[in-house]
Amino acid sequence: MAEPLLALDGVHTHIAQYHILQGVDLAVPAGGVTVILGRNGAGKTTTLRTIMGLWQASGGTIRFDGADITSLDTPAIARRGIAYVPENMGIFTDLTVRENMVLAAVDGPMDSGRLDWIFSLFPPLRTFWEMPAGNLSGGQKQMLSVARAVIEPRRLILVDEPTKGLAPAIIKAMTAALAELARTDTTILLVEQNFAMAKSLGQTVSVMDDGRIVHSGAMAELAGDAALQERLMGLSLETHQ
Ligand SMILES: Nc1ncnc2c1ncn2[C@@H]1O[C@H](COP(=O)(O)OP(=O)(O)OP(=O)(O)O)[C@@H](O)[C@H]1O
Repeated sequence: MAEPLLALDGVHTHIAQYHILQGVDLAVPAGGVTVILGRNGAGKTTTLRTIMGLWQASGGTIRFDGADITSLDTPAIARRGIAYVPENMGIFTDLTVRENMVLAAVDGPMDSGRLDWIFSLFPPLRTFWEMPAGNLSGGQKQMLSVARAVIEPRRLILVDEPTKGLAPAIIKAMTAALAELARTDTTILLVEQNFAMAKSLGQTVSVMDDGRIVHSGAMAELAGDAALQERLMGLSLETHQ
């Protein structure tokens, strides 16, 4: 079998005295969308932050594109082609949409062809190009956040709950844009609680609970197995209550 684009092997993360990730094993194949599901507090965001080097793994290894990146700092990890779209979106609300995009283009001036493609994914960004990002709706801010991550070609983007709090029509637009993105050379690792969206986008899924991956496999298998869903999601709900 081909080596995954990203592989976490027994990854532990401590935050202060708390042992949050307790041996995470995760494989993200190249291409398409891999989804991480799991209840609140399971460790999904911590996993993304650890991959990005925002938290340093206290054990285990993280390999990306055949190289060990466990000990690299965040700028070095970003330079290897990984971008992160945090749950709080990480945009500058006092700056215009254009200025937000200019700042995200670290390799030089924005490529106009790529920008046109981004506008086709997220039309409101063209409409509100010279408007402060703080004036955008929640969904539009989320679009800007994803657009910033892909203003330059990336091998992998880590996207944390892009549909949280959004209206159904905006969720549909975001889902379509991520699906389009996943058809390019960019692989997506998506944290998502919305199972309908996860199902429609993901080819591969991992379920987290209590700082570990408790299930990994094809999305089609999980989507078609109500008993497995009940066992995994039910288990999560039970421990959550
Ligand atoms: N800065 C921090 N200091 C202490 N504990 C933290 C910190 N950040 C996260 N945690 C704890 O780590 C655990 C995992 O949190 P994490 O945000 O990774 O979960 P999650 O699965 O992304 O959940 P959510 O969907 O709520 O974001 C939680 O118990 C959380 O309280």
